[in-house]
Amino acid sequence: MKVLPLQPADHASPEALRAFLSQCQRAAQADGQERLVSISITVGALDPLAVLEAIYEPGAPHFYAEHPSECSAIAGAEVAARATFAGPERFAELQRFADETFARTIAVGPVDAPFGGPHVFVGAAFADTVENDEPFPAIMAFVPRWQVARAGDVTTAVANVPVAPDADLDALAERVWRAHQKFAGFSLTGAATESPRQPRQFTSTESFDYRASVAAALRQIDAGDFEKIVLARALDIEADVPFHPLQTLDGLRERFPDCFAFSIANGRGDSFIGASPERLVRVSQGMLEADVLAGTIRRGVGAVDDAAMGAALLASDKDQREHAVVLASVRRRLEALGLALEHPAQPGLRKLANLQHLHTPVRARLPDGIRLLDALAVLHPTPAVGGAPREAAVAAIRDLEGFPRGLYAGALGWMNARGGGEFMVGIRSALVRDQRARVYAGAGIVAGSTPDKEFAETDLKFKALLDALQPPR
Ligand SMILES: C=C(O[C@H]1C=CC=C(C(=O)O)[C@@H]1O)C(=O)O
Repeated sequence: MKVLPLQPADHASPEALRAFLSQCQRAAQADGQERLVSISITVGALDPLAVLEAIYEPGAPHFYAEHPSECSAIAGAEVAARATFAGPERFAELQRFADETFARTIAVGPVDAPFGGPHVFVGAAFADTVENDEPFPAIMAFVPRWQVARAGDVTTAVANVPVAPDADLDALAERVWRAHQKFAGFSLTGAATESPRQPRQFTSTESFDYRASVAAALRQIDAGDFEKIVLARALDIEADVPFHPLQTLDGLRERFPDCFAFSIANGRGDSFIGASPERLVRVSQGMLEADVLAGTIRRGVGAVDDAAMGAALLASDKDQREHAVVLASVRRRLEALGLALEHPAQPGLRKLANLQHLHTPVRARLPDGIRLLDALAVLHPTPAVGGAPREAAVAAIRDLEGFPRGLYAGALGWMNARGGGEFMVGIRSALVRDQRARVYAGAGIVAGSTPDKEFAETDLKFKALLDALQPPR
């Protein structure tokens, strides 16, 4: 990425912008290669979700991720560059796309500020291939035309503009200038839509017998086919009025401040939304962090019951085994890349609004030559959503679940040009289109699991999304 020492905020005039774009176009003309011009500015405090909702266009792809308790949120929409990938090499191809895109980027402004410079947003499905009629490809990757993000007290807006060798510069300069004006003095006054109609009627159907699948999986575990498998349910909801995915997200981030609230939209009417407690991988300044999360119990009613529930989870042999399988896999796969992992010897409790999980945070310095996507490619899918051994378990998931997972239990996140980025696991999630939603929830099955208990656990996991889709009046 070429960074020009120009401060767009200090030279903000239509003439200066046109002169700058003209300089970028000359670079594009010199080698016949389109440039991506990325203009970052620091702006006054904005809520990226409010911005996304205010200028939401159902026909444009978007990406949103927020971790309220870490005070970080990033929104981006419309497409400046995009690609899709499938197959076993999909993460390597994604890396090439990101490298190639950043290499032809000319950036100005505070690119080293939090969320400064161009970002590639990614939605990777659970499986490396998907059926043709599925709403999201195996990997959808795009650089947005605009991005607004907040990290602590710093809000950064980024406009990304493709400049082709033969682009009409006047039209381009005018459009970018308008966008710049909009974000530099962004106002939500008058942007609020009238209060949304909330669904009243809600019918749900489930088309396969989860308990029977768990029982079948337990027989396969008994036969030694695999040690652990994660089986999910899909609940199909139909409401009387269309859902508003971003307003649902607002409810999720309020209720689950320790989770990642996320939304990814394909621009054809489908949104995949959720509140995930699980960070698959984050890389910042050469340090990698990941969450090992597996083993679940409900929250208690009152402090005593809650503590008793937590203690029961910590003492549960079945849950400890479920967790240990995930930690062992994460360790083995990252150590094979040369990472020396640090993590607590015993899992702790991660308490969410509705559930508590066994949790082991893992961190390591990335060795030279190993990048975020190298780690992601070996980690995904972890046995928190797939199983162990991976190949046998994942193959059995396809036979035992009666629906395609799509982005459920996939990897959703973003990457910047500095090698940093963050991906979460697409659980506690729903695929939403108009009046329909498909809500997903899974549970890890090991020897000692019972169909009834796993069914009850997935019911608890469903509830978060169901409540957010149909808030109480
Ligand atoms: C697969 C899901 O959760 C995983 C993450 C944490 C705890 C899990 C469990 O205890 O089964 C699951 O492995 C899901 O919520 O759909």
